[in-house]
Order: sequence, then C-alpha cells, then structure tokens
Amino acid sequence: MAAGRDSLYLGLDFSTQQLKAVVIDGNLNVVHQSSVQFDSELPDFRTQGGVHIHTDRLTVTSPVLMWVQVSRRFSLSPPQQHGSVFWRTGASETLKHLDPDHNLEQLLQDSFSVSDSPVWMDSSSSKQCLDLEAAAGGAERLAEITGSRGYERFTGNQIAKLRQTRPDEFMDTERISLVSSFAASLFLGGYAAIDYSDGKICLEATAPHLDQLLGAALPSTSVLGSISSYFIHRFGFSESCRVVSFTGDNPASLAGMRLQPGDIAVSLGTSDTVFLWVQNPRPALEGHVFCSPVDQEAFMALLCFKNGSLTREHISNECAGGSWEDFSAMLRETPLGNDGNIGFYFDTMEITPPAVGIHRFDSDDSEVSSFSPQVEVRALVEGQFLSRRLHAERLGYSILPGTRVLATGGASSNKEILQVLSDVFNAPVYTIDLSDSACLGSAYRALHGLLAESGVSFLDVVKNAPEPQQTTTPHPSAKQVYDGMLQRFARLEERVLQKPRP
Ligand SMILES: Nc1ncnc2c1ncn2[C@@H]1O[C@H](COP(=O)(O)OP(=O)(O)O)[C@@H](O)[C@H]1O
Ligand SMILES: O=C(CO)[C@@H](O)[C@H](O)COP(=O)(O)O
Repeated sequence: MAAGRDSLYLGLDFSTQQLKAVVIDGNLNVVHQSSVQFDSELPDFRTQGGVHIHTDRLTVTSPVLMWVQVSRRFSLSPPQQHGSVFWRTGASETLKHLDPDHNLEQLLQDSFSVSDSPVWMDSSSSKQCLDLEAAAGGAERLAEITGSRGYERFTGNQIAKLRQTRPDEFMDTERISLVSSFAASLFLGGYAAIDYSDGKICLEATAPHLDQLLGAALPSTSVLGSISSYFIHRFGFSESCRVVSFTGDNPASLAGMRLQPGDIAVSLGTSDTVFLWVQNPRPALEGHVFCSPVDQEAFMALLCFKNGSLTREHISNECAGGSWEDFSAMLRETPLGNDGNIGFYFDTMEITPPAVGIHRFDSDDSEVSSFSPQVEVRALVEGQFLSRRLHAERLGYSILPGTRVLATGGASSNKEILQVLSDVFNAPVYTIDLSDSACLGSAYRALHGLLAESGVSFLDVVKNAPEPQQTTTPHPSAKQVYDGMLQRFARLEERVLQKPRP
C-alpha cells in the first residue's frame, strides 16, 4: 500500500491498564478513537490495573492471553516498554496457519511457554541486574554499552531470571518478543523483528543463543510486511495493508508529540516518565538512553517513575473521596510551596530513586506522620514534579528561556495538576488534543513508515499536524518558590534514601 490521502493509519497503545486505538487519515486528521480497559472489560483475567502483583510484591506480570484477546477485539501500536512474551516451540507454525473461523485465543492458547508475562512494573530481578553489570565490567560500562545500568524491569534481566528459575519453560521457548514485537507478530502471522529503540540487550551475558531467540533488530521505520490472511479474512482488513515496526509507548509518544530538541516531555500515565530528544547521549547510572524511533541519528533520554497515576489515585481516594474535581480544588486552594511541607510518596518500590514508603517533612525538615488532606494532596503533586525536575536536571537537562514542557497521559487532562507542573518547572506546559500521544504517534509512524524508504523525514511527514497548545503559564512567583524548594527536596530525598528499607 502506498501512502496516500485515502489511506487510513491505525496506531495502538498496549499500555499497562488498557488497549487504546487511534485512526488517522492521510491528512493527519483523527477519524476514530477507542479503548478497552483490561480490569473491567476483560474481567476473566482478574487483573488489577492490568497486572497481577505476586505474593513477593516484586514480581509483576500480565496474562499473555489477555493481550491476545484484546488484539482480537480491536482487530493494530506502541505497547508499554519492557514486557516480554515467550513463544513455545512450534508457535511459529501455528501463527502462520491461523484459521479465520476461530478466535485468536483459541488458536494461540498453547503457543506460549510462559503464560504470565513479566511487565515493566516488575522489580524481582535484582540479582540478574548485578550479574549483568558484573559481566559487562561494572554498572558504568553497562550504561555505556546499552544506554542503561541494570534495571529490574528490562527484558534482558527478566530473560536471565526466567532461564535460571524456570529452566523447563525456557528450554521450551523458540522465540522471545517484547510486547511491541509480539503485537506486530499477531498482525503479520509470523515473528516480527524488535525495533532498535527497544532492542539493546547484552545478549551473551543473559542467555546462550539469545540472538536467535530474539531475532535480528530492525530500524523503527521498517515496513515489516503485509497483514496476515487471518486478519484479512476474519476482520476485513485490506490485502494492501502493511505492518510497520512496533515500538515502545514512550518512543511512540515522542513521535506523537513531535518532540523537538530543547523540549521536555512529561508523561502522566500509569507510570510517569520524563523524556528528551538528545543528539549526543551521555548514558549515566540513572535513567536510560534509547534510540530515537523517528530519526536514526538521534536518541531519546528517559527517566521512569513507577509511582505515578496509581499513587495519585491512592491519595485522591484517601483525601478527596476519589473525586478528581475535589483533588483539583485542593490544589487550587493551597499555596505554591505548600507552606514548606514536602512529601515523598512511594507506594511500591520506586525506580527513580530506589526508595519505598511515604515520608513527610514539615517546614523545619522535621519528619511528621501526617498532613491535612489539602496539604497531603499538594505535597504529593509538588513532590512528584520536584522529583521529575531534580532527576531530569541530573540527567543534564536545564530549563532555558523558550523551554516547552509537553504533557501527555491520562492525568494531563487535569489542569490543576498541569499548573503545578508548570510552576515547578517554571515553564509553560503544552498539550496535544489527545491525551494518548503514544497511539497518535504510532499512527504517524505508520504513515512515515510507508514513506521513509524514499528518504522523507518524520518531521516532514507530520509538519501539518496540529501544533501542541499552551495550556498553563507558570505563576510569577514560581521560580522564587521552587528553585529553593528543589534544593531542600534534594537534601530530604537523600535522607529518605539513607533510611533502612522495610
Ligand atoms: N482527571 C484526572 N486527573 C488525574 N488523573 C487522571 C484523570 N483522569 C485520568 N487520570 C489518570 O490517568 C491514568 C491513566 O492514564 P493513561 O495514560 O491512560 O495510562 P496508561 O497508558 O498507562 O494505561 C489513570 O490511572 C488515572 O489515575
Ligand atoms: O517502563 C516504562 C518506561 O521505561 C514505562 O513507562 C512503561 O512503558 C509503562 O507505560 P505506561 O503504561 O505507564 O504508559
């Protein structure tokens, strides 16, 4: 299928809690949007927030057949990064010969050697992270090679853990996909390559012959092939439909927001992430460097915070009866700087920084056991954004005149939350029409994929897309309040990190 004005481009987001879809036309207009919530719409899988948290509280998985079922419902994507899918020996033959008279979960129910796929929230592979760092010659060296030191949720460490703890299942595995290449495989009717932005892994230190289990990686703009005859006959896809390489949800968001050098993106989804477009990456012990999904010469730097929306939901439930309106009113009614009260809210072991628990400090830096509901709500949101800014600055980011903060994800629909973001960063916040920039970015990438071979750049393809709109302006006193508070926050974070972990 050549790219054209009459063609449609489908982007999917297999995120933690739901699958979302966006369709655009050749003029970049959004013509359709929908979503399926895993917990409420696929109740048989009994997930909470799209996942199963195991009894050790560290292992976090999602049922692979739930993703199969939801793909069928939508009949194409950026999935959450770092989830992995283990295909059982013989599965490629099954994939090639899917009978359109049956549904996908029936056809694929025996095709996975591991039914519970590890996802990005998992933090159970610390041992494997240390082993990989040792094999690479230290954490710094690993970051130089791959863009990141050992992080528990990364697929290489999850594969190593599975190989050590479940050797029979591992031996019965013929191919390992990321959630992204797994979803593309369904549509292709054959194993899809992992795109470069997702594919950096220290192969040898993780498992023997891992290169064969993963397959060769391809540039993110690659057209992987034609849609399988199963989707043509069962769901009416056109025979000319092509599948473009799938990527992670954050790289796809970078595409959807048309992030430019100098911008900083803050995604407020299940996880909170902060990411930047970088030309000359300097991998560090904190954060990650990935290949850019839209420009083979560029990179994206990313920080991931596990306690994002779910922690905001928890405090909203406790302090505002679960009402975002009341939560927002509390933010409106409390002063910038929260009269010096600062809080750290880590319901589960945080990724950035590695700390857990709730820690509250008054204006004298004395630890206190509670705040009033209003103070608690502001302490949570200010604390989250001070942390996003502190760690982004440590990654080398600096707020300059002209800086745009581009916000996306479910909580970016909340103006009061965005006002705090704008104040803490002392920069205007911009949003796009859709809070799901990952889906939109995938649809843009689908369009670009069909043109990339002729040398057209991504930014050229999307130049006529609607511009992000300014949503909030920082308060005139924001700089004075938050520059000082950021230094206190950094000192208090150090104190939290020194505490013994439960
Ligand atoms: N008005 C709101 N204010 C604050 N948070 C919100 C609001 N609406 C939705 N959210 C949050 O958005 C989150 C979902 O964001 P989303 O980007 O769709 O996540 P994901 O892509 O990871 O599934 C929910 O967990 C919810 O807490
Ligand atoms: O692990 C990361 C990024 O490295 C997470 O950002 C996941 O990619 C989950 O995405 P959401 O479901 O929160 O959008």
